Amino acid sequence: MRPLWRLDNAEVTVQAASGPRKVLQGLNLAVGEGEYIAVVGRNGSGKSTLLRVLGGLCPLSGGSLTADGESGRQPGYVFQNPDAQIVGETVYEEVCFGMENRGVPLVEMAERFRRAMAAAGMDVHPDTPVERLSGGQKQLLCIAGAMVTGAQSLLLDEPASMLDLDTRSAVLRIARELHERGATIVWATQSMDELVPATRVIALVNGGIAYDGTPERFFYGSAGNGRMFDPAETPCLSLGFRPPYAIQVAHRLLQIGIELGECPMLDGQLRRAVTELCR
Ligand SMILES: Nc1ncnc2c1ncn2[C@@H]1O[C@H](COP(=O)(O)OP(=O)(O)OP(=O)(O)O)[C@@H](O)[C@H]1O
Repeated sequence: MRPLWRLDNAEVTVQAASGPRKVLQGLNLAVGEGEYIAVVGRNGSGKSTLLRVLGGLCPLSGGSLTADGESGRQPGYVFQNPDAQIVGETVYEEVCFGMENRGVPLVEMAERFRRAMAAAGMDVHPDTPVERLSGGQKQLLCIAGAMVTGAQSLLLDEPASMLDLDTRSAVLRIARELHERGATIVWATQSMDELVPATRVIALVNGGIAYDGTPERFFYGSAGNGRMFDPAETPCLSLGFRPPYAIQVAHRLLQIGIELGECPMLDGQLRRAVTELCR
């Protein structure tokens, strides 16, 4: 897998009140083309800083970043706070801004705008002033704007934090579809549910990588290796995160010695596993 971004011993230092402080440190990371990475961590763990580094928006104070090709150097970006990135006055201007920069023809732009708004489930007139939208709608607008550019890599910084559950599911579905079509996704989040569709989870603690592996291993550790299962030994719990409810239930079943055929990640998978047990 060709790495789009490669960090070697990267660090970022900022000025805190008490003096210089490292907010990213000793980071060694290669992001391969076509990966779907969920970056998780508590407030202030360095998620936004990492995405800004990958997006070329934050210089390193140590180590190096290599960004490969157009996908590495010109990713689509969704900021954590939509107001920090909105430049258009109307919905149409905002969504089309990135396409204009990439020279997309006008007719195609209109068609891509229509499709992006439909995919994001946004039923607003193109001339609507952006300032009239709700926080969640602005977030969706930024997601739509990043996705329509045709960028083959997307850096999404807590893109669903203001969205209701249904809308969040719709955005996760869009990200999964883009990934299936070959896009590289880096999605920062604090929500455990949002790790499930990723192919790789990176957990940051105090600006360093505390876990790098599959979502399954993050939530289940080495379950099924013949030893008594202890949820506290999974990377998720040992790093202080609380897994989604379906996984908590599965943990309890494994803990009392009930073998599940698979490691359920979603409600439906848990339902299937329990139904199988009851047969
Ligand atoms: N330019 C800056 N000046 C001073 N401190 C900064 C700067 N940029 C980041 N920081 C600090 O770096 C730390 C990491 O911030 P960052 O925004 O990357 O964390 P995060 O994991 O995205 O947090 P959150 O989930 O709260 O958004 C924080 O303590 C933040 O205050």
